[in-house]
Amino acid sequence: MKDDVLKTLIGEEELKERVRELGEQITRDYQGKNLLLVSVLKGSIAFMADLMRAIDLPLSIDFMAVSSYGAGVKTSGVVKIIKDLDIDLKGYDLLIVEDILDSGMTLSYIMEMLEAREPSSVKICTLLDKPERRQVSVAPAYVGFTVPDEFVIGYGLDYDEKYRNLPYIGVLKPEVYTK
Ligand SMILES: O=P(O)(O)OC[C@H]1O[C@H](OP(=O)(O)OP(=O)(O)O)[C@H](O)[C@@H]1O
Ligand code: HPA
Ligand SMILES: [Mg+2]
Repeated sequence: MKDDVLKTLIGEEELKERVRELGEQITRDYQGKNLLLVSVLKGSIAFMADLMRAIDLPLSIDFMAVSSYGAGVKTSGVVKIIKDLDIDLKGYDLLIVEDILDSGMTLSYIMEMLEAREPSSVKICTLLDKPERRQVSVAPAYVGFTVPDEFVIGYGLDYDEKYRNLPYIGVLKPEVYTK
């Protein structure tokens, strides 16, 4: 697994520190609100698990699963809903928790779908932002790190369903997906 990593982009300690800061910021911003964290599976699993414990507020959580990359390093352009939310969103202040904002296809699709259900508010918290690859405009309220135009893996992020369990964010060797 480690042989396929070109370099470490964000180490474990740096991830931990930034998640702690985001948690503090969200704790300040959502005082008195009815916070619902919406985790977008599978990529957000590690970030969600750490972020929710860094927020010192009463909150609810729910999960949806979407997929558009499959076994590739470019979006298929088709966002497939694999699992929808269980909770009725009326009265909740939604914070969508994502691992990465890349082309923007996934988050723009999800935002539109969730706003139509009339929650009190909807905002985005993404661990990583890769602005160079944006195809649709999406404005996240919280961003952990801005990353360059390279395919990243680890801390939940996969290539062809692998590498999600790396404890850091790394760049995948291009030879892994070009061979
Ligand atoms: O901005 P975009 O170009 O849409 O890319 C971002 C999305 O792509 C990845 O999901 P993926 O389809 O790989 O599913 P996964 O989370 O199960 O890996 C990632 O987790 C985001 O949800
Ligand atoms: O760089 C990436 N890595 C893993 N999954 C992704 N989904 C969009 N961009 C990426
Ligand atoms: Mg993926």
